[in-house]
Amino acid sequence: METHTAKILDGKALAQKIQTELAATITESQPKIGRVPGLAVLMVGDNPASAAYVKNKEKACAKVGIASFGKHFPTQTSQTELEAVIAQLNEDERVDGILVQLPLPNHLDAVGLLHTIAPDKDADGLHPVNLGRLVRGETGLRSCTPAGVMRLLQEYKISLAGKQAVVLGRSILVGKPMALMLLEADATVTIAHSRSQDLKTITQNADILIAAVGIPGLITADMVKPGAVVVDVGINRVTDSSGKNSLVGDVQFAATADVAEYITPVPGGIGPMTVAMLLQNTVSSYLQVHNL
Ligand SMILES: Nc1nc(=O)c2c([nH]1)NC[C@@H]1CN(c3ccc(C(=O)N[C@@H](CCC(=O)O)C(=O)O)cc3)C=[N+]21
Repeated sequence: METHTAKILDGKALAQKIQTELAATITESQPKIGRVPGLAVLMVGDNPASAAYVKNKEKACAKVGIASFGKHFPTQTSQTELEAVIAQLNEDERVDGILVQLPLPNHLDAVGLLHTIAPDKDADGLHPVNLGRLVRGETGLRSCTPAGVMRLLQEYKISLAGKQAVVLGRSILVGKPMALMLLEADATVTIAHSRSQDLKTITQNADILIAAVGIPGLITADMVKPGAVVVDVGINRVTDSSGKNSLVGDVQFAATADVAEYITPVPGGIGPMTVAMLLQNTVSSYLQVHNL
């Protein structure tokens, strides 16, 4: 019997290719600009997952030739202290990108801090000015995860114009900007979320299905239209019955791969693309400053 298996959208490979290209761009621009690009990552507290992400980002920076100005603050650091640090980084000519690693400890106002980042150094693309630019279809720094999804779809020449795209999740970090980017690419966009009724009917209509909810295995094969493109943004750390830790997405990968045409793996899908887009945003701010 013939069995169908989806093609893999290989985010890890594309992220590596993008990083190689960014390294070449930096090598070429550095003599003209007189310095390398710089990214400041602010981390508060000692969430182990955040620490691991921050370390990954710093490693990626080193690989492409971006200087990282990592700053680690104790849990009890105040809002005022952090605002002062950001104000300083906004003025620092060696710094092209600033990122506040989320989540922050509860006593801090993450949105308030975000507002203090200079929009043109907002490597995460989450400042209201950059979100507003996205709404208006203007150029600006784009949120890294949805930008990574768009770049991956583009790499595999997946056409979006006129297609039914369904985004599961409505966060500021992923769902909302994702929907806007798909709309910009002329898809017919539906946003579904935790209050949506009859999710299965909605997802079964999707030519392009983007899962960004953070619920391991929420999307089962029967929810997916045969031939659909399935993008799994979920990164969930789970422990199985034998006590082993693993990373899984929002999509039941193996069964869904039997019905979809394309699917992203977890790990190795959108995670690495997110990091690649963060570096790309930093480099684009770096070039912008010098009109290159
Ligand atoms: N201000 C801010 N911006 C962020 O972009 C941000 C954040 N805060 N806080 C946490 C989340 C999470 N996140 C990930 C990025 C890459 C991988 C990644 O590369 N994952 C690998 C696996 C890594 C592993 O094995 O642990 C993969 O999917 O293949 C995962 C998660 C960015 N985040």
